[in-house]
Amino acid sequence: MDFFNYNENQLYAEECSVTDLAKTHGTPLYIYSRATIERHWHAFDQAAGDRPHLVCYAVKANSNLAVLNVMARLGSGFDIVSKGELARVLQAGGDASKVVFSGVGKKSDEIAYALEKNIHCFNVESEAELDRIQAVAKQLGKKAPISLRVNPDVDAGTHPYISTGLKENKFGVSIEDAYKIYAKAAEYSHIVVKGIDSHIGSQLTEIQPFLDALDRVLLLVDNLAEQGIKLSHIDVGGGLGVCYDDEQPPHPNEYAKAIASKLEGRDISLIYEPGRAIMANAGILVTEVEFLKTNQDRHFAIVDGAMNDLIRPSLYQAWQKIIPVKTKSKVAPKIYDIVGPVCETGDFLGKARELAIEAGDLLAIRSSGAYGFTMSSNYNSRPRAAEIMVDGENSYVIRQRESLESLWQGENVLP
Ligand SMILES: Cc1ncc(COP(=O)(O)O)c(C=O)c1O
Ligand SMILES: N[C@@H](CCCC[NH3+])C(=O)O
Repeated sequence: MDFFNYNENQLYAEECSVTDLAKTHGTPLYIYSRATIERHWHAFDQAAGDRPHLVCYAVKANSNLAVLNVMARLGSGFDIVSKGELARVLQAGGDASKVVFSGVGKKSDEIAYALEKNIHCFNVESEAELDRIQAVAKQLGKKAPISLRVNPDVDAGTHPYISTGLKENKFGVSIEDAYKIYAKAAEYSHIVVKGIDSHIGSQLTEIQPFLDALDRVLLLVDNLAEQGIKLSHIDVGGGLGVCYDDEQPPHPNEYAKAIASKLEGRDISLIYEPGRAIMANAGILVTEVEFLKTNQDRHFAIVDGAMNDLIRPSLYQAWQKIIPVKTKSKVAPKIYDIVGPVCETGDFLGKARELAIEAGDLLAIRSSGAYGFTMSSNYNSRPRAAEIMVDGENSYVIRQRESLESLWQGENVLP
């Protein structure tokens, strides 16, 4: 089910006309759907059944305060990777006691901040990090709840830049090393061993790698229990893929059920860290065609959105569907490269797309709710796009388009 649909030949986001939103707020423009975010979140939450669990939404996918607030109102937990993300969660009304803190490079001040806010758990990614958490916790007179992120060495079958669970990736510790690190953690005065965590990559479209990883993790859980280290939760990470093109990833419900069924008979709670599966298809990026241009035999649609707004196509050769906001029957379709104004050959949003368009038309880049705005930048001194949330027939500006002045805020010229 999509949150945007054509009515006659016009695209609507929930009950809001995309053309009207673009006219009012300008382009490029991110539009998200509250109902879709909620529906996707509930799919994870409900599939876990009666087992105690937390859906810890991965904030990096989309960290707009309104997005976080929608989830906070549902009772969501959050997976964060920086002090900044924790600050955002708290600012949006999120509950610190439902926050897990991932990431390979936590600084001491970030650990201290998270301890002061009493987060649920640190997902520890190395022995050196465990030592640092112990030291900071001791200094603050606090006990730090931890789980160890293990790297189960399974091939997630995804793009190499977003695969994280292989031996050669920087994330987590190997299962072999985990035993010794758990033993050390159990001895530490200011560490409380809570759980285990693994996250093998992003945009996975098959269930099997998740289940293979879980098998390896469960073996470790059982062996640790024999050594007297009993874990109270398993964090299965995020990574469930979405349909960008013709992929057929499992539905969150099916995925979560498959995970939950592996844990049957075990007295252990469950944490999910979905990002993309909740947000990607809850958002679109709307952009206007500035010019149509033909070089030799190649047609270009030069649009006002660019790699600084949505970097996924440039960075991962990611394919996202591009559709006209108003369909036109009287314009001859052509094959276009959809490119932005940024001075890079790699600045494209899509290549070789058949579209019936004219200058001034609006295009929607689908599946842009995750890793869209959060990965945007001011490259080429381009103010970042505005963000809108639609809720039925209502729409709200949840982030204003950046002003020109904001481009140099905090910069100083020499005296
Ligand atoms: C530790 C961790 N958890 C959760 C996520 C969210 O992943 P996804 O957006 O693929 O669900 C990521 C990103 O890949 C991650 O690194
Ligand atoms: N940013 C990536 C996903 C990385 C996930 C973060 N660990 C994407 O857009 O697909």
